[in-house]
Amino acid sequence: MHEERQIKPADFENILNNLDAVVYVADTDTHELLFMNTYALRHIAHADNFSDIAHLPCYAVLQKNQTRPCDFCTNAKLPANGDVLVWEFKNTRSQCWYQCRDRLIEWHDGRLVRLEVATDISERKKAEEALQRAQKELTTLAETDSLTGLYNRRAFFRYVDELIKLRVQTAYFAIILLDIDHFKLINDRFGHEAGDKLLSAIGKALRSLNNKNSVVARTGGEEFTIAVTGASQDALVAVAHQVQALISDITLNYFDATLSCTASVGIATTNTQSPDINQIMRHADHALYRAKAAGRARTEIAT
Ligand SMILES: Nc1nc2c(ncn2[C@@H]2O[C@H](COP(=O)(O)OP(=O)(O)OP(=O)(O)O)[C@@H](O)[C@H]2O)c(=O)[nH]1
Repeated sequence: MHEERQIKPADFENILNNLDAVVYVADTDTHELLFMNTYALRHIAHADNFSDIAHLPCYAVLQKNQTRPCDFCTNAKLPANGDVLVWEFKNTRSQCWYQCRDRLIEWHDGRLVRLEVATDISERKKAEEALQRAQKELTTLAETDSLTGLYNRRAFFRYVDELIKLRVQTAYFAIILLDIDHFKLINDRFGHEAGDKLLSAIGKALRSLNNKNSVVARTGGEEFTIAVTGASQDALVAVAHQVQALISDITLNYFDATLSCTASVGIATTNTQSPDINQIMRHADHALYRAKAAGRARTEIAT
């Protein structure tokens, strides 16, 4: 080969310095930096020349306030046969996401080093995160009743399963069914919009019951269902009474009128390990029916 056509180490360095990617080499034992290309120096190390940072440990130069090897250091995971380890990571100094390709190589002086080539994937990550956010928003929309802000019927059955699975083994479980009394009269007297405003206020009041031990949903026009777990049957019956009081405490000004309502409540409880949700719903429904038949504005407990 003619001398002018031979590729010298400096040519490689030149090529690496012109890449739009992070390239660096660090000793796997001491973490000492042995090479860093211009892109990495500018974008992460904020140094003009490699000589400014040469021999410093990679973690001190590449990461923010890092005084010891990083928890996510790949040295111990690098395949001994020189295969590439591909991973993704958000750099703590540049705040950019990188796809890193790390491999173990033998340096010219015989020591083992990590060669990392990393490309900025922040745009892709941003798009992925936006997509995840949009999907979450869509799920929320699909699971939420827009008038009351409560879960809809479909979401109720989805989350009630989780509530049953996650409850403490000895806990009681209850279904509380709540139906607004004579709601048709409110619509007839004040109009559908007034009825909507009252339903919305009921939703707001019931949202206050939402916690890790309960699932609250609008499961029908003027029917609401609360699934709840608790330490005892008495505690759950107390929740049913609380629910009824929450509804009768609502007063809403609508033009010259003051809107209010009462609710009939049916509750069914169990302490079996794998309750049959449909059966408990049926029992609660029967109890609700009895509450309506007995004059409304009351709570009945399934026997
Ligand atoms: N404004 C409004 N009304 C609704 C909505 N969904 C259901 N309704 C009304 O709720 C009323 C339910 O009437 P009924 O099933 O006869 O029950 P009720 O009048 O509450 O009487 P009882 O349940 O027997 O105490 C109907 O007039 C429905 O139109 C809604 O989203 N908005």
